[in-house]
Amino acid sequence: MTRGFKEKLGEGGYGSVYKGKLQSGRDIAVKMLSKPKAGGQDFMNEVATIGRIHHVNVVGLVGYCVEGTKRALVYDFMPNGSLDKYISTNNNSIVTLTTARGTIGYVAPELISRSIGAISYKADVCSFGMLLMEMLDLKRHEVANEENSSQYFPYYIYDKFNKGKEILVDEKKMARKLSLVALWCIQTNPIQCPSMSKVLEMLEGEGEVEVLEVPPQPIQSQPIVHQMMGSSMAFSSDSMALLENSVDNPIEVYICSD
Ligand SMILES: Nc1ncnc2c1ncn2[C@@H]1O[C@H](COP(=O)(O)OP(=O)(O)OP(=O)(O)O)[C@@H](O)[C@H]1O
Repeated sequence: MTRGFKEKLGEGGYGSVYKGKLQSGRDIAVKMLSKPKAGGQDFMNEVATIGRIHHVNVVGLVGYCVEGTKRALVYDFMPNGSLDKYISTNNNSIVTLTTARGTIGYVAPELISRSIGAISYKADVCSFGMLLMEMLDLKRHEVANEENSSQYFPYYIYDKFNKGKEILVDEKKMARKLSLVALWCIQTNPIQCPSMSKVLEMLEGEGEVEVLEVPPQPIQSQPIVHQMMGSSMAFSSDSMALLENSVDNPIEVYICSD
């Protein structure tokens, strides 16, 4: 499928991604999980969740693969690659946590420390806020070196915002609005973080930037790895299984061998 993992597309918090092709000729991206957990429960939960999402803006999960200890997710191949290629010069802040995975700074704080709050849809609002920051080209200064990359990005941004540096000196109305909205999205406390519809309202609103409330300073906390919430789906064996999607597309299962 990947011709011996010949073409590496990139690497994220989950592991490496390789280009592949199905027998039908369809191009795919195979994400090999770097540290799959024994039982495979988390993996199957992820497959069940991602497989249910069908949206024009979300890359489709074509199938998954389980063989021995190997776990892989098979996605549609996106020929234009990752958005970060266009909006950032850096991708060195990848971190794999014991349970939650992702790129630090992009994953919501509650995914890192459960003491902050329950994991909810607000975690995606946080990631959206980080994307807005990237679009404002603010992140590249922050992740310039290994030491900085471990610092929680929102604190840095808020500091700059508060001191009126960089963000506020930008005279462009839209840039200022994006900055404010982004700072609301990345609020450490998920309760203070707006819903996505509120985010849209703020972005699309005709009003002046000044009418938007300035977000409170995020609460500083040390990233602590906690256990993820209980799994809702049991995975009993390593054997192949066809997982029926709740919509009409079945998720297919592939053999991990290349
Ligand atoms: N479906 C795809 N089609 C083409 N390239 C892909 C695809 N999925 C991933 N890639 C490439 O692999 C890289 C790593 O992707 P991956 O989804 O593992 O991590 P990420 O989204 O960058 O970070 P995170 O681990 O936080 O989700 C991407 O930056 C991209 O270059």
